[in-house]
Amino acid sequence: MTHVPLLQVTGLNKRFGGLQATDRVDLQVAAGEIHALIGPNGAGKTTLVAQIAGQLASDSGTVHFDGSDITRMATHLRARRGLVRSFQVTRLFKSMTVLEHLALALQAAGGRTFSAWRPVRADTALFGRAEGLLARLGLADKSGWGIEQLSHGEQRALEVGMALAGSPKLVLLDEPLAGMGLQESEAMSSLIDGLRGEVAVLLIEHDVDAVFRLADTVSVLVNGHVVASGRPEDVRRDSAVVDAYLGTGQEAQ
Ligand SMILES: Nc1ncnc2c1ncn2[C@@H]1O[C@H](COP(=O)(O)OP(=O)(O)OP(=O)(O)O)[C@@H](O)[C@H]1O
Repeated sequence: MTHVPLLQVTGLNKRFGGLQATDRVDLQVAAGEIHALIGPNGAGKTTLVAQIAGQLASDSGTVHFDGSDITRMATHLRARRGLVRSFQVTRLFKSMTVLEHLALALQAAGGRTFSAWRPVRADTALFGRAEGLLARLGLADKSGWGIEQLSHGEQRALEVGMALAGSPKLVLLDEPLAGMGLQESEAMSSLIDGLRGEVAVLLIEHDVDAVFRLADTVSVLVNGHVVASGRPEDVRRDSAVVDAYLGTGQEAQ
């Protein structure tokens, strides 16, 4: 991991009317690390991720990514630089197969437009890469399925795969384990684990046990402010975190 962080958030703020949703947030994500953002409901996690992704304009503060100030940069330009947020595949094309979704994401990442999609069906190199990605997601046997036939966990894996299509440097994942059974949750954890060292991951997650197993760094947001950030074992023992979020700390055991 490099000394200069891949993502550096400094003094970031967002106010909704009378509510300070994010409050002077400082956050650093190193290249290749798995960084978890945890905190109570309403702490400002989703707001912060939307600010980092560029979907929500910040009131003040800065976001630097890979050496550039991207604070005011449009979402699609951030994505082109390698900062992507995973989005829900259920909102995409119901008539397309799992493999076609990945091929489309790879094509889009390559800069070609949707209008060029039809000839792309015959692009064997593109589909070859899509198959490679599919195998990585553990979905090789679901290649020809429609996305509605996939389980919840498989859909979330496909979403991660689509986010990975452009070979990003940082992927933002919003509760990747939410609503999953044990098996699905383990499969997703292992998919994320496999990204370590290759792609940095900033994830919001409520499953504290999974977070403490998976993350290299844990940051804790309370009332819009980062109250602790560090190695899981240190954050688990941090008295401010225990008081504000983990309670007795038993939940994190
Ligand atoms: N568009 C908005 N307009 C007004 N208030 C908002 C808006 N978005 C979020 N908020 C408020 O900002 C605060 C932070 O919300 P946010 O969704 O970022 O928290 P969170 O940590 O992601 O919560 P959860 O874990 O419940 O998803 C909450 O009080 C929420 O009601």
